[in-house]
Amino acid sequence: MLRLEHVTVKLGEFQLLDINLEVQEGEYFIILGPTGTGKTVILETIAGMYRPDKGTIRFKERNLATLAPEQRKVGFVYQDYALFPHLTVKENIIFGAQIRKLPKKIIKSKLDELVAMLGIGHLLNRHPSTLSGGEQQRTALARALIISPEILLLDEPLSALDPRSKENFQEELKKIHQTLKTTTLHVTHDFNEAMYLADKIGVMHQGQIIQVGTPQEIFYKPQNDFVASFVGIENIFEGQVNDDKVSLAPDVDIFVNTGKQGKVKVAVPPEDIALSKEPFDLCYHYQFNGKVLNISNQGALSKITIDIGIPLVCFATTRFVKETAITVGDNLWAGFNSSSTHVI
Ligand SMILES: Nc1ncnc2c1ncn2[C@@H]1O[C@H](COP(=O)(O)OP(=O)(O)OP(=O)(O)O)[C@@H](O)[C@H]1O
Repeated sequence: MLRLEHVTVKLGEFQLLDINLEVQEGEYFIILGPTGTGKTVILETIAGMYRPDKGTIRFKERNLATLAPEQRKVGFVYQDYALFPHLTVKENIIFGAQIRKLPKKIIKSKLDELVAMLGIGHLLNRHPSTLSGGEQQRTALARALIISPEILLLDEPLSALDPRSKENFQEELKKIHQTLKTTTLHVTHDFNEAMYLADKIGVMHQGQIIQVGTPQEIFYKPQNDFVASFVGIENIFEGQVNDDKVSLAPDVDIFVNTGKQGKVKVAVPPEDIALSKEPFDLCYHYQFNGKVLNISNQGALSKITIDIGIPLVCFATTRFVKETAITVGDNLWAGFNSSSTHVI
């Protein structure tokens, strides 16, 4: 297990504050957070570029702080790939293995394995400046993996790729992880990427980890407003609990049985809300009627806000919006189940 305990790192104005993390061996752990929140600094601290002012970092009960960066068996893929421009793809990939003086035979067999796995055999004699973003990415990943790292650190590995390449590479990352089972820490600001790849997610905000959980726990049980809005839950409404009921607007009562009292916030993911021009039969615990305030076409999906006494954001396929000719000012029914309401 990789275990960070109370890790604090001060860098000028910025500090990583009391980071506590446990990543199981073989786990794919994603650190999710907005830009400038300290995600890269966590990776760089694990890799040994910064020494914690406080706290410990252990892997398999070894204290990493006592080891020089090159002794840590950590593979790092940098956000900008950081390939050496004067070296060929092959030379880039084997660089770290040569520095570590791995036997030539092992370097050769590992190179062959990774080249086949990543489909980069045809690139080996090229220089980085002649490669596409995706090809540079594969080269950087092969360079990180050739030392058979015990921990793989990926800093926003998909952020420079176009949507199609991103999707392909995401699938490849998943397959590679399933094959090699390397303990992986991957940082991103993209929630969908985290949902697809992660066994566990740690959400970061202003130098701190504010929630750790499975993708489902993070999405369905956000512990505060920041996590809820970061994962795209736009419907967060405040109300007072009275007799296990929160009134969010006249005639908009949500039942809660969390034992919480006083003011609470109720989150309802837009993805979980069904829309209809007619009232639903008895298939939803809640259904509310309201006027359409806004429709925003976002490609295959459209975001529709309806006024049910509070502005409720919902998603529908753009095809549904066209086929039913929904326009602003129409009346719509919104339906959802109590399992989709979460009290913060
Ligand atoms: N060596 C350093 N000295 C001083 N401040 C630093 C140093 N390295 C990083 N920082 C600051 O630490 C903060 C966090 O940076 P970091 O790169 O970890 O953010 P991030 O969450 O990875 O964001 P991004 O997604 O934009 O890369 C930033 O404000 C950055 O300016």
